[in-house]
Amino acid sequence: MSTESSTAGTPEGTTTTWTAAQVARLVDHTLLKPEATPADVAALLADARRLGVLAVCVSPSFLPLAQTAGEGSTDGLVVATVCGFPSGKHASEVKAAEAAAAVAAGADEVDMVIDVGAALSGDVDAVRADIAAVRAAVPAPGVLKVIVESAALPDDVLVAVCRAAEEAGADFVKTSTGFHPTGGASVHAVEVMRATVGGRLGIKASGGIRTAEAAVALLEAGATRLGLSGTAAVLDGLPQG
Ligand SMILES: O=C[C@H](O)COP(=O)(O)O
Repeated sequence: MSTESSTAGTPEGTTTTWTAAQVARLVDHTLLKPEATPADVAALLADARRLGVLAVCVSPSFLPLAQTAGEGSTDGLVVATVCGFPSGKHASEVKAAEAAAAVAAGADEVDMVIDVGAALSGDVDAVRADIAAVRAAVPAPGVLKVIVESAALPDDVLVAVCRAAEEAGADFVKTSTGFHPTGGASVHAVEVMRATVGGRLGIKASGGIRTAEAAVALLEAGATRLGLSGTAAVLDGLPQG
């Protein structure tokens, strides 16, 4: 990734200069565990403001967040939620209805999960149509991110679903739900995604990112957004400022 905040790849050396504040502005601070409570959401929002992140990502049942955590609780924060999460096996019309409800309840961004099995069986048309159905429910300026569960996909399928996401009008492709047994984000997957749609779509790395080193590696590989449930630990490992 070419960015002012990194000097990696320069003739002078390979030192990265990402600061905690710079990385925070690329973070969706995330709480998607099934056992989350409204008190956990209130704590997430307080942490988000303290850490200076861009966005929070919560389960759709917590929307509208003003009802869950109080008026003003999202001031200065982008609100993201998920759709068809985490399996992606919901019917397209159910995903679209869920996304429309999320937007009506104040979501600025919707992270939908594709049907991984459809992708693996080569039915890219079904994947594209599924994404397009949700896109129609999340009109601009709403932001649609497409979770492809990259660890479950061979490279050729990952490329095909990234292309399908672009053709269906998505704003981002996103590596992982964080709930799939094959694992989360990898540098390799982000590199493949960048090579396929980078510069036109955003690339969100998420799932299993626990350290500053892992986060920086993914940013250097081309991620333009990070989904983190362990945000404080990641930011604590970076130079402050
Ligand atoms: O979409 C974001 C992920 O669910 C976050 O995954 P994580 O809990 O492994 O950081």
